[in-house]
Amino acid sequence: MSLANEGNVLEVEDVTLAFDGVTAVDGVSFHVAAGELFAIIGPNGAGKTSIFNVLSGVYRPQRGSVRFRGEEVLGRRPHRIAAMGIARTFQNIELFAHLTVVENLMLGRHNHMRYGALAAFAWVGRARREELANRAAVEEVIDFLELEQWRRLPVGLLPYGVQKRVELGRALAMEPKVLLLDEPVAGMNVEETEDMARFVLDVRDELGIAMIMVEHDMGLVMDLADRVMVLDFGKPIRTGTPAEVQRDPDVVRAYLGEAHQSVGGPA
Ligand SMILES: Nc1ncnc2c1ncn2[C@@H]1O[C@H](COP(=O)(O)OP(=O)(O)OP(=O)(O)O)[C@@H](O)[C@H]1O
Repeated sequence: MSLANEGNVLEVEDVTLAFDGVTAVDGVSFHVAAGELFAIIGPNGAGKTSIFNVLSGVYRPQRGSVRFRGEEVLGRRPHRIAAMGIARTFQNIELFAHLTVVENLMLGRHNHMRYGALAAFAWVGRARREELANRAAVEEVIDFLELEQWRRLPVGLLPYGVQKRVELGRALAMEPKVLLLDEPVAGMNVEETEDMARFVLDVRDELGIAMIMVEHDMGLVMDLADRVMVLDFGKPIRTGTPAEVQRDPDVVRAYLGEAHQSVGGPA
């Protein structure tokens, strides 16, 4: 039985994660509604990546619960959580550099492949249909993210901004219900950032996929996010709309004041 609010795709309650002596995540609770773009911000070391690692099953917190569409996620292995519908991208690109765009995206379909080589031999028809369906899904992603011109090239040869887009594509190929975006525009130039912002909005508005985005680019966060949670030393100090968060004195003191000087960067 689930007490989950029907409108929420993810419900995080009182999650606490400590590494010998360091409490990286300290009693964190939040929810993400279906189709919502939820951002997590905070200074370096505030616990943002640790939360992603909890949500995707890499770390097991000492306390708390994470429910995805009413089902407990904690205790499941990362590949099971991905198969449930929680996909992620990484701060540092984690693609296979020597494989092409299409091949990398096909790897994102791994969760949808039920027939291995042996099964394919025995049930040629079904396995072939499945392969075709996977290819069609990958083609849709290529179309959606405007990756046509690079499709046959090894990912390692592509411009940085395009590689980040391929990573987003690999996550989308999994057909997730929730997407965790870890610093999607880190290291990008202005044009690449604008492209990525447009694609992130398209993912929300056209595909209706809920997202949690960790990002240091405050302009981007405040422009795109529906709601923002501000973390400081592992604790949420404020969760609200971008406008609410920006005028909260505690947030300005803990993060935004400093962020405007050191993270804002050149316009
Ligand atoms: N595997 C680990 N072992 C020990 N301590 C860790 C581990 N991972 C994170 N920490 C500690 O937990 C705290 C939170 O780190 P985390 O990487 O989650 O912060 P963050 O907000 O993502 O930072 P950044 O913005 O720099 O990516 C830090 O004090 C960090 O040193």
